[in-house]
Amino acid sequence: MEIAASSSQYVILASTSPRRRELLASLHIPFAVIPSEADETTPEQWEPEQIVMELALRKAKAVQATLEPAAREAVIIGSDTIVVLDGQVLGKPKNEAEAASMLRSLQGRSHDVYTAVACIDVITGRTEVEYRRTTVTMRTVAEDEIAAYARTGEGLDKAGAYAIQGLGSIFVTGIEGCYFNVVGLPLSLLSEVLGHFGIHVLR
Ligand SMILES: Cc1cn([C@H]2C[C@H](O)[C@@H](COP(=O)(O)OP(=O)(O)OP(=O)(O)O)O2)c(=O)[nH]c1=O
Repeated sequence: MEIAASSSQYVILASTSPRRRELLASLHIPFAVIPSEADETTPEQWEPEQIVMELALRKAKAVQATLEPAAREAVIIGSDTIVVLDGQVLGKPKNEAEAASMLRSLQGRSHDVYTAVACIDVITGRTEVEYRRTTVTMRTVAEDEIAAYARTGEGLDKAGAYAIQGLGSIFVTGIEGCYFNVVGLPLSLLSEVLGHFGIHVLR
């Protein structure tokens, strides 16, 4: 497709997530991926939006710190996703049993998914962090389905132990908000923020 970003700026995705890579690729902006190693612990009392914004920023900053001082003009994107149920943050499950327990708590009701995107302009130091919240509703899921889904391993590297874009879709009866926010990169928000950095997807 003949769509390219008009800016000459170089975009770096600070992520290990194959989903984020695929989602960003769908914008047809040339970009590189540099996996980010950032400490993901935050104080207990933090609000969900504070957590995702801080972690998205940490991921972008961690990659910024690895770049040569003379790195060419680049905008670094960091992102973080969490699932929140009754004020409790569900990250990625450590194992199959924890995945099953998360699913058990999510089924038959609604929860919120928060994703933040952070952008840093390496040359100017300009930084912007925004987040979106999406409400996801799941149908009642029977115990044998929970066990079978947990066994697939699909949810193991996903916040909340499910993938809306995969087999986990069969549990989801509705969403309110951005779908891509749930998968890990809210594309409408990202394109808006990138625009503030002079990177325009369609212009
Ligand atoms: C709820 C949900 C989450 N997820 C994923 C998105 C994120 O990749 C992951 C949440 O973990 P994150 O810690 O946000 O990201 P990550 O460790 O996968 O990647 P990064 O290197 O960028 O830190 O859960 C889905 O893919 N589908 C879903 O339905």
